[in-house]
Amino acid sequence: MRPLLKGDGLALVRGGRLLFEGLDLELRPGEALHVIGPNGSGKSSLIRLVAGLLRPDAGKIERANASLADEGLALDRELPLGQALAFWKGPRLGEAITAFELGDLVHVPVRLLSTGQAKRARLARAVARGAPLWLLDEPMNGLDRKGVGELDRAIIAHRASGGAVLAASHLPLAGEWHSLELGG
Ligand SMILES: Nc1ncnc2c1ncn2[C@@H]1O[C@H](COP(=O)(O)OP(=O)(O)OP(=O)(O)O)[C@@H](O)[C@H]1O
Repeated sequence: MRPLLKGDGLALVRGGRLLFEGLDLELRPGEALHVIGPNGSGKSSLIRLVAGLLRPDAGKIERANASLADEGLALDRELPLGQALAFWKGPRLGEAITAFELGDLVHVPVRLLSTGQAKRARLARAVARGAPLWLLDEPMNGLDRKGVGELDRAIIAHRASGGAVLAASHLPLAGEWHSLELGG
């Protein structure tokens, strides 16, 4: 089976600091990798590198289509949530709205969403895309217990259907994860 993510000999320098080097990554369908490490160790940078938003200083990456959920909202703040999400034309939008219980909020302008509601909207935007590889940067930040449950279930279902997940998080994630520690 072809991996959904393969990185070989990756190195990244940021702000004049070598964050990592000689890093090999591989995720096959159903697999998930939890990136841990202290503040500033490069977890978000690694996610952005895999997303294609940063270029490695050494090594190479091959990956399947990916969707990124990070601190960027990427939703028009003036539009009602439903329309703002629909802008992305995600094939699994209805499913994502249900998974993150956003149905009652589709008429609410994005700028009025609470922190946790906006976080669920970011996750729904990423899930709606239907990409096989999810890149999640601190996906639990701002979520209440119910939101964490929704996220856990979404990840488990995604993996069960052959998807893969790369997540950076200070908090534990449900299910079996490979672990990568940066800055150790
Ligand atoms: N745009 C940038 N330009 C230069 N350096 C940056 C930039 N963004 C981040 N850095 C640096 O890269 C390093 C890694 O940052 P990164 O955000 O990847 O860490 P992190 O492990 O995700 O941290 P945290 O746990 O605080 O979220 C830090 O030293 C940071 O100052």
